[in-house]
Amino acid sequence: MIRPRRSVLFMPGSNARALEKARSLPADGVIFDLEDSVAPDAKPAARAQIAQAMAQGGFGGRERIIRTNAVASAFWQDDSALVAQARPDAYLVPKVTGPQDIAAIGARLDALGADSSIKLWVMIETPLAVLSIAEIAACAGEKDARLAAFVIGPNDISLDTRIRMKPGRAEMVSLFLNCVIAARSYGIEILDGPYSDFSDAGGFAAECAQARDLGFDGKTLIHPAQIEAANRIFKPTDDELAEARGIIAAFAQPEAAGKGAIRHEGRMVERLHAEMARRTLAMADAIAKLEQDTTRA
Ligand SMILES: CC(C)(COP(=O)(O)OP(=O)(O)OC[C@H]1O[C@@H](n2cnc3c(N)ncnc32)[C@H](O)[C@@H]1OP(=O)(O)O)[C@@H](O)C(=O)NCCC(=O)NCCSC(=O)C[C@H](O)C(=O)O
Ligand SMILES: [Mg+2]
Repeated sequence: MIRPRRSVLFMPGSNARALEKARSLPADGVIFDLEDSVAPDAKPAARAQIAQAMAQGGFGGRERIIRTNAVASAFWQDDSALVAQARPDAYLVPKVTGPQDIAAIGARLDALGADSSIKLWVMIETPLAVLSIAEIAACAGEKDARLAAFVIGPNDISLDTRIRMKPGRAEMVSLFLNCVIAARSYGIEILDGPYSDFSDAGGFAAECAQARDLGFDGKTLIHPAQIEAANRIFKPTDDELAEARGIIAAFAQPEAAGKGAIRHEGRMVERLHAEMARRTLAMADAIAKLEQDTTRA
């Protein structure tokens, strides 16, 4: 089933106002953060606040994700216990380094008796995760039925590798593409990392457009001002929808029967283009359904 993930908003678990406001923001998903946006002393209160917000509900069709601290951190035992108790749609783990972390997370969730419907998302933001991206992705399926998404962490990548974060991100594109290809090889979703300068609407829109071209399913966000642009840029345009309908209609014509490739509006289209067109239409339908959610502002 297609699930729109155009805009997935981080909220500090310690910020009650942000958690409240998220119930009325048109983001496709919301991440309750316990990691970098929450000071060490504030973690227990943030856990309690997230538990309360999850229990109260009111997030409508938005996907609810909890980001804990890293497996190696002193906070992970308590954080992961909260995940099992709060039962979010997905559990996002930062700073994984390889398949052994995926196994440790699975074992911990099993030991906690966590609901099997909780999906596992992992941040790809350490040099070791980038190096072992294919092995991490290969955990999806038989080894780990929960593993469902990668989220890029460009700030930590920059910190650990000293690759500089610059407009256009030329220095990181090859790294991103490796991750996209690994994700697609194993049926995993992949979201781009956040854009910190939330006052720069033009720079943010350019990064969303680049992310869509690179194959990302959506973008993680840090401020409500970024939601509208991400939703618009990751949504199929009217022209893309018209083209998709045209390709599907062309293959439905009697003269296309038994053919793998046909002439359509002066160019060649193949059945793989019809498959892409069907996905485009299915995504547009899924977005329309999500946007009809009455609890969305
Ligand atoms: C960056 C911020 C600290 C800015 O906060 P603030 O100055 O309060 O912003 P505004 O006054 O412009 O806010 C306007 C209203 O919007 C609400 N708000 C702000 N941010 C959020 C949010 N993230 N979710 C929900 N609501 C939000 C304010 O409450 C205002 O509402 P109102 O009262 O009605 O006026 C702040 O935006 C922020 O904390 N953002 C999230 C930071 C975060 O989560 N960071 C961690 C994720 S990024 C990361 O970890 C990097 C990654 O791992 C990597 O390695 O790259
Ligand atoms: Mg990070």
